[in-house]
Amino acid sequence: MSGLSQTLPGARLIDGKAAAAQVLAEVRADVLALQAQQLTPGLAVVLVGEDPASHVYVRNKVLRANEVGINSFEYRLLADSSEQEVLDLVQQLNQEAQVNGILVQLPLPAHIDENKVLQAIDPRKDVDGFHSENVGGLSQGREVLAPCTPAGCMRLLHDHCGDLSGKHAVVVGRSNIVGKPMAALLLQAHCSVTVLHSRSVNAAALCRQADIVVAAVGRPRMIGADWLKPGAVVIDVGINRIEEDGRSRLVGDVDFDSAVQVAAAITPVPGGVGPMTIAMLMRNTVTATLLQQGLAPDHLSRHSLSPAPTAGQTGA
Ligand SMILES: NC(=O)C1=CN([C@@H]2O[C@H](COP(=O)(O)OP(=O)(O)OC[C@H]3O[C@@H](n4cnc5c(N)ncnc54)[C@H](OP(=O)(O)O)[C@@H]3O)[C@@H](O)[C@H]2O)C=CC1
Ligand SMILES: Nc1nc(=O)c2c([nH]1)NC[C@@H]1CN(c3ccc(C(=O)N[C@@H](CCC(=O)O)C(=O)O)cc3)C=[N+]21
Repeated sequence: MSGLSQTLPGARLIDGKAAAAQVLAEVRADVLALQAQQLTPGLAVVLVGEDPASHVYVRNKVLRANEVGINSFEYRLLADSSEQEVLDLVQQLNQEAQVNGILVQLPLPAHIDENKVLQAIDPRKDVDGFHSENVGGLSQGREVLAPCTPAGCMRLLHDHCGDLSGKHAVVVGRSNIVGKPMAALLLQAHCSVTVLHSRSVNAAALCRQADIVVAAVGRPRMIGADWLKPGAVVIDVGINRIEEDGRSRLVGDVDFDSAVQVAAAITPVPGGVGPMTIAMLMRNTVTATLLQQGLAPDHLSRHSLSPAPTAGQTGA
């Protein structure tokens, strides 16, 4: 079993790096099987502008792709590129047979309509799962490409808890890229789901009822021990760069040091959800390749189409 190891004072650490390594090993085996059929999956990553954090993510994605044998194609456009230039590139990539997955790094510069660009991507190449065809399919419980970050969180939860049926999950945040698809996947896995946001009243009290907490807010250490029921399983999606003691560091949306005292299990930042997001992107690229070839998604090892509430191993 992956992703769980070290014992902490209160909580078990859910090791996202180890879980990601396992997913990447599965993907590597799948890529080898496809290559034996003269198919090498290809992933195109489009980056518009010079945001330094985005550059780091894109570099990491390309590195991981190369490690598992996926061809990667990187497209860098200037920050002042027109919307039409981005749309034209997406069209070109839609037509390109060697490209099975297309990821347009978000956020886009303000003068470009994000929704228009995402809708231009061929849904079968939409490895982010952001096209309305895939968003709608996820909501209806159809098998579609699911967003990488929530899919990665689900994999960690399944590995750690096994069956999630009947558990009360609280998702803090309702963005299109994390909060909403996370809630949809948890519902698909038969959780009772509460979604909190900036207008929620008594958010901490609602969160204290949760068996599972997924934090995707973008506020450093907002969720402390006082937000958690003893024994809760905590997945921290937040990636916040802060200055502390004169140096720059990454922290999550969960106050790790206090949360670890009450939680049953918790993901660290870094080394939690982040590496899983990239691993699931590689898995989605393989799944997209299968879809385009008309091969069944269960043709290979564990596929990434949603819904994926596998019975799972029984956990803690
Ligand atoms: N690990 C990974 O792979 C990834 C990490 N991230 C990280 O996850 C975090 C969230 O990202 P993202 O979803 O894109 O962020 P957004 O800014 O798009 O969404 C934040 C959400 O948090 C809600 N919120 C804000 N303040 C509060 C509050 N005080 N109480 C409750 N809810 C609140 C907002 O509510 P409202 O809707 O009312 O405004 C909103 O729904 C960020 O730190 C980001 O860096 C993101 C993607 C991938
Ligand atoms: N179209 C699109 N799809 C995305 O999936 C997408 C995006 N746009 N825009 C930005 C967010 C953010 N995101 C992360 C991925 C990996 C880490 C990651 O690997 N983090 C490491 C640390 C990396 C570091 O040190 O900076 C970790 O948590 O251990 C973080 C954040 C994907 N996003």
